[in-house]
Amino acid sequence: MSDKMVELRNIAKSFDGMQVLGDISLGVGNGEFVSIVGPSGSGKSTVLRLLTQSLRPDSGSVLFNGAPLEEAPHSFAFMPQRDALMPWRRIIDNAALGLEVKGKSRRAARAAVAPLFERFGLAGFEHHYPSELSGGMRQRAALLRTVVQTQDMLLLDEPFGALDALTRTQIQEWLQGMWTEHRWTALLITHDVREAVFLSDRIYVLSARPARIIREFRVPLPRPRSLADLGSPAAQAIETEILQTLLHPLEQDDLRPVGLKSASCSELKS
Ligand SMILES: Nc1ncnc2c1ncn2[C@@H]1O[C@H](COP(=O)(O)OP(=O)(O)OP(=O)(O)O)[C@@H](O)[C@H]1O
Repeated sequence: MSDKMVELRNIAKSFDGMQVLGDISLGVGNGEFVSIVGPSGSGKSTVLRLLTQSLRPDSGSVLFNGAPLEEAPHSFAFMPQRDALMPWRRIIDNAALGLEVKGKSRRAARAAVAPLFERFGLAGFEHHYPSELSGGMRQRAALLRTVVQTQDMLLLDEPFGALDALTRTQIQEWLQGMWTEHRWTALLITHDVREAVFLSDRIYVLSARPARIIREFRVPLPRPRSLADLGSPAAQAIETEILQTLLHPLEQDDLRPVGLKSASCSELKS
């Protein structure tokens, strides 16, 4: 029996004869924040789409609490790269959308999301339209819509990629605080190694196509974290090591899940 909430075992996936995922095995434990970093086009979003079952693997298995995903009751809340708010719906109705889709009346859905606006930094903007909000506020609204849906796990596909650097840093700090409060099980896809280090318990590094896991890192920073922690020797060491892994994947001769060679980063127990 797996101790992971979700697990991908020896997944391969091709599109039109092009192998995208070579042999992917990874897992996310209950209450764990895990990130996947990798080169553009390596198949990171494909991994998420295997979890949402919009794609099926060619081989290998996707498990939820140890059972085949298609047979196991589960619910994922998915947040895409773009905020995907509906421009004609007020923010409160955008935030409530997931609950409405699940069958709640608009009134009940509004009542469920309204108390959260303050914590998401959106108080006073309930009745505004998306075009009246900044990019960071729209992303927070999209995140609010994602997390209010009762779900086992958050799937975040580069949610902050389109934000400017300052807004992005603010929302990362905010999300880190929210995650520390709620301990959602989360899988984040990102290109941003610092973001992955700041937010994650563990990080998988994917190779270029056909993708495999080149390295797996455990982030040794205590929680709650602040941005200042990113300047610590442990954070700097792991960030450098992940970048080295991405830039020089062929030098990674040890393909087992490993900790870092440097003393500042903890060994992974497989
Ligand atoms: N439905 C599909 N049909 C054909 N090719 C696809 C399909 N979905 C993805 N691909 C291809 O698979 C490869 C991996 O795509 P994917 O979006 O998973 O990569 P990614 O690592 O998330 O990329 P990025 O970092 O640029 O967002 C790409 O070359 C893409 O064109």
